[in-house]
Amino acid sequence: MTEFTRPAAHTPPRRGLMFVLSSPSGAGKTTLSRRLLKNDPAITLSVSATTRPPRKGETEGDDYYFVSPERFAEMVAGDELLEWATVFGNRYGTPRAPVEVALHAGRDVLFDIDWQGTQQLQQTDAASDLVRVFILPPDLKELERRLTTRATDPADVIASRMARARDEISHWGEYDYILINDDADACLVEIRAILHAERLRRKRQLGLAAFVRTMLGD
Ligand SMILES: Nc1ncnc2c1ncn2[C@@H]1O[C@H](COP(=O)(O)OP(=O)(O)OP(=O)(O)O)[C@@H](O)[C@H]1O
Ligand SMILES: Nc1nc2c(ncn2[C@@H]2O[C@H](COP(=O)(O)O)[C@@H](O)[C@H]2O)c(=O)[nH]1
Repeated sequence: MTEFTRPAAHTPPRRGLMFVLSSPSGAGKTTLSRRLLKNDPAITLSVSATTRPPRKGETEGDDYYFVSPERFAEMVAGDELLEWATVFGNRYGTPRAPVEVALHAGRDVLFDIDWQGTQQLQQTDAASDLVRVFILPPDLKELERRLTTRATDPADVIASRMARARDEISHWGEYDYILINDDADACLVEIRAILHAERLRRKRQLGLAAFVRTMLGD
């Protein structure tokens, strides 16, 4: 149970929201996402499809659906993706069906996607359910240190991700919330606070009118 959980009897049904975390590569969104998901059963990760090969330790269906370029093209042609983009030379996309199922069930969905995908979600009918969070590193030197100590990518891949960092960061103004991930614990507290407040928005609390009517005996 998180500090924000309340008894189900006092929780009217609500619309699920689409909670996006974006950042330059290495700022920490995967780390923060995993920690958020661990303690919050009301939010589900949108597992992306990608043509990038798996890193050591990554597993099919948990981290990504690893697909061939041909299969990815098929998913695009079949309208199976809610959004997609080419990032660092590979293709990434959000499978549409699991997101729609979760949102209809009133569950929140967490997206670890870049600014291109976030812009595309902003163009969908569900844009009013979008909450966009951008995570900044404390500085570029620390960003490079994190990519290096993560030790999942060769030096040329790290160099190309660092070369793109400025461009990625230039999109910070397109987001609703900006966090600096200096201390991961503190950043996670901030993410949980945003999620909690967004869940309480009147427009998302579908059963509120009925709840108040019952309370007032109307
Ligand atoms: N606040 C922090 N302080 C120090 N190290 C951190 C912090 N947050 C994350 N890290 C470390 O930085 C590295 C990169 O983090 P992570 O893989 O979560 O980044 P990312 O934004 O998801 O990157 P990518 O976009 O490439 O997937 C990891 O080794 C992680 O443990
Ligand atoms: N637009 C999308 N971007 C995505 C998706 N899944 C991941 N990403 C972003 O790609 C980069 C690189 O990820 P990595 O795992 O190779 O380090 C990162 O910024 C992710 O947020 C997606 O479905 N759509």
